[in-house]
Order: sequence, then C-alpha cells, then structure tokens
Amino acid sequence: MLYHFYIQSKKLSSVLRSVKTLAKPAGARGYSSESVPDRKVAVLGAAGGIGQPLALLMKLNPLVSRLALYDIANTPGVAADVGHINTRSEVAGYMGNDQLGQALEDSDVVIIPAGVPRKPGMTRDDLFNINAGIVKDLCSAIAKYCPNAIVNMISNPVNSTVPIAAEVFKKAGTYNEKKLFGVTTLDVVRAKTFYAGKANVNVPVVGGHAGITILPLFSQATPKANLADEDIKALTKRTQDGGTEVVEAKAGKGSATLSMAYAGAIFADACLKGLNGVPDVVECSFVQSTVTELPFFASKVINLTDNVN
Ligand SMILES: NC(=O)c1ccc[n+]([C@@H]2O[C@H](COP(=O)([O-])OP(=O)(O)OC[C@H]3O[C@@H](n4cnc5c(N)ncnc54)[C@H](O)[C@@H]3O)[C@@H](O)[C@H]2O)c1
Ligand SMILES: O=C(O)C[C@H](O)C(=O)O
Repeated sequence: MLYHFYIQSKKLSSVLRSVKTLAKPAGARGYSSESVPDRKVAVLGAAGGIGQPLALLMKLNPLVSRLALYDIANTPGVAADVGHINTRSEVAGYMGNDQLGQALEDSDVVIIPAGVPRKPGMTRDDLFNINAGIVKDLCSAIAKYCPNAIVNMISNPVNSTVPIAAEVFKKAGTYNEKKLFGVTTLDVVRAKTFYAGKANVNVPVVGGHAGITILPLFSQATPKANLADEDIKALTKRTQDGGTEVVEAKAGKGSATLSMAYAGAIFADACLKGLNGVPDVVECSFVQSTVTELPFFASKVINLTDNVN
C-alpha cells in the first residue's frame, strides 16, 4: 500500500516536472510572453466594493504581467486570495501610505476606485469633500512615483475628481491630458443593456457622469432601431438614473460595485491595448476636451489619445 502510494507520488512529481518545463515563464493561456509586453497595473482602493472584483478581473486579463493592489486596509488578504489564481500576472498587496510608492512604481496603468460611495438620498457631489482629498493625495503620489502612467479615475464625483487630478499633475509638472481618463464606461454599459440587453450593440454616451450630464446618444446606437421619441426619453432617463437605481436597491450598503468592476475592467483593457499599439480602440471617457466650451467632456476617444467626436 505504502509502496503503491510512493510510486504514485513519484509519477505525479515527474508529471509536474514536465508540466513545469513545458510552461512558458510568464506566458498566459493563448499568449506567448514574447508577443505581449510586460504591463504593470495598480488598483488604488483595491479592498473595496469595486476594488475586489476589479482586482479579480484584472488578474484574468492576459495583458497584465504585474498587479499591484493598494488600499489603506485589508489588501494582504485580497492579494493572497487573488494571487492564487493561475493566470499570467504576479500579484502584490500594499497597505498604508508607507507602501503607496512601491505599489505605484513602474505602473503603466493606475485605476482609482478609492473613496466613499453614495447612500440613498445623496448626490455624487455630496462625496466631494471626502473623495477630493483622497484623490488629491493619491494623484500627488502618482506624480511622484509613476508620472507617465495612464490614470483611470473611478472615484466620484468623476466630473470633479478628474479636474482635481489634472490640477495636481499640472502643479507637479507631470500633466499629460492624453493619459488622464474619467471612467464613464458604466454609463455606456447601462445604455447598451437598456437599449438591447445584448452584448453586440454600441451606444456612445457623452457629457459627464452625474444625472442629466450623462447623455446617451441612442440616435447613434448600432444596430439602428427606429425608436419613438418617448422610448428615447425613457431610455435616456433610465441611463441617467442608473447609479441611483442601484444605490436605492442596495438600501444604504453602497453603490454599483460589480457592474462598475466590469466596466472598469473593460476600460483598463482598452488602455492596455492602446499602450500595446492595437489600432482603432475606441471607448467613451471623460477627458480634457475642446468638443464644447467645457474644459472636460466625455466623448469617444480613439486609441486613448485622439478625440473622434
Ligand atoms: N465612475 C463610476 O461610474 C463609478 C461607479 C460606481 C462607484 N463609483 C465610485 O467609486 C468609489 C468607490 O466605491 P466602492 O463601492 O468601491 O466603495 P467602498 O467603500 O466599498 O471601497 C472604497 C475603498 O477605498 C479605500 N480607500 C479609502 N481611502 C483610501 C485611500 N486614501 N487610499 C486608498 N484606498 C482608500 C477604502 O479603504 C475602501 O476599501 C466611490 O466614490 C463611488 O462613488 C464610481
Ligand atoms: O451612482 C453612484 O453613486 C455610483 C456611480 O457613479 C454609478 O453611476 O453607479
């Protein structure tokens, strides 16, 4: 019996040895490490409601080679958990201000879902006082430790946190308007869902990320559906109120986290593709803009550099 077990474990260890030899060092399934450049992604606020599922989704992304998970608390557990998933990236958790620099160093993309979410009865602007300070501090650290990184701002109110980030970067002398993005992808995801409920549709959403500033362009949706004016009005209102719909349904337990993580992962993936030189990557985002008289405006962005609208 013991001998049988010994033989079995011998067989197992030789199988494991050959699997190890066959595996490419940093390769992910379907990708060879030679064809995919190394990219470090940092998530700031990684232990939160958005941060955790976003960390999971970024761990599944084969374009990521290093994943840094930063929060003021609880990141060791999240990093240990996500780190056991056998995909390409190496995961490291960082906790507290002392480790922020290490988390950010060499990052190509920094995603920021750090900050407080809404409760029923609040507007996104009610989050300004707390989240403005958090975003300011995190962006000062980005300017210091990874000034060339692409920044994906999720923290609300996005209409204000993006201009705040721009001012911090300007002050530090590191501002590049082509690398600062307010993540409005959830508005697009909602508009698509409410328009058709299926994956294969496109609905641009322009403007901003709060109430009536969210402007889904159902007239430009594809495939085209000749909607009546009342239908367009109803779809527009549902998209504009999408965040509030979730806040109310969660009844005091926060705002959209899972759909936001999905949207954040789509947007970060587009940024990584843009960095890797994939052509014609188009997403809507809240960016510095000359499309209107407003200094920042969400519109279609191509290859995350040039406005196409
Ligand atoms: N852009 C969008 O479409 C969109 C969608 C949903 C939520 N949001 C916003 O995202 C933010 C986060 O939402 P959530 O549900 O994940 O909240 P949450 O409270 O569940 O998580 C926030 C996390 O941020 C962390 N944090 C706080 N201060 C920090 C700091 N200085 N550095 C690093 N981490 C810090 C907290 O410890 C917490 O883990 C909110 O402001 C919310 O309004 C934006
Ligand atoms: O509505 C919120 O407060 C969160 C987010 O901006 C959303 O649109 O879901």
